[in-house]
Amino acid sequence: MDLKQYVTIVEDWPKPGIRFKDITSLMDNGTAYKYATDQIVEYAKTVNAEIIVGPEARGFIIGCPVAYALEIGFAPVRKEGKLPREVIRAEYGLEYGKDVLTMHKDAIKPGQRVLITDDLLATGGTIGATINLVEQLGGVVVGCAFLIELTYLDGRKNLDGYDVNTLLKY
Ligand SMILES: O=P(O)(O)OC[C@H]1O[C@H](OP(=O)(O)OP(=O)(O)O)[C@H](O)[C@@H]1O
Ligand SMILES: Nc1ncnc2[nH]cnc12
Repeated sequence: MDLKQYVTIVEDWPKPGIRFKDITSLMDNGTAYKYATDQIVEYAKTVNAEIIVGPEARGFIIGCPVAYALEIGFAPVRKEGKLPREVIRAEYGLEYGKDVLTMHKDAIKPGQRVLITDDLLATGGTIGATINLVEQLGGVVVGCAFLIELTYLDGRKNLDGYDVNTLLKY
C-alpha cells in the first residue's frame, strides 16, 4: 500500500518555509491507518517491546493502537503542566520552537523494554527528550518507530546508537 498518497503536504505551516506533513488525511482512511499501525506492530514484535511510550499529541495517535494490538501498556509523555502527579522533565528543541516534556515518575519500571512511537522524526529533539525521560526512569529504549522521517533534517544523528524504524521518508 502506498501510504504517501494519504499524507497531505501543507506549505508554509505553521511558519513560512515549513512543509507540514499532515497525517490526519491518513488517519481518516481506516485501511491506511490500520496498514500503518500493523507495520509498526510487526516492528514492535521484533524488538520485544514491553511498553509503548509516545509524546503528545501525535505520538498518542501512533502509539496507542500499537499498544492495544499487542496488549501492552502505553505511557504518555506530555508537555509541562499536563500530568497530575509527580513528574520528571526534559527540555528539547523543535523544527519550529522550544518546549519541555514530562513523564510520571512511576510510568516505567527499571529494565522495562520500551518502544517509543511518534508520527514524525524531524530534528529528533522530541524523541531525544523522550529517550532522556525513559532512561531517567531506568527504562531500556529498544526502538523508536515513526510513520514519517524528514531525512533532510538529520534527526537520526540525534538518535545515534538507537534502533530507528520509519515507514515513509521525505
Ligand atoms: O523531531 P522534532 O524536530 O522534535 O519534531 C517532531 C515532533 O514535532 C511534532 O510535534 P509537536 O511538538 O508539533 O506537537 P503535536 O504532536 O502536539 O502537534 C511531531 O508530532 C513530533 O512529535
Ligand atoms: N514538517 C513537519 N510536518 C509535520 N510535523 C512536524 N513536526 C516537526 N516538523 C514537522
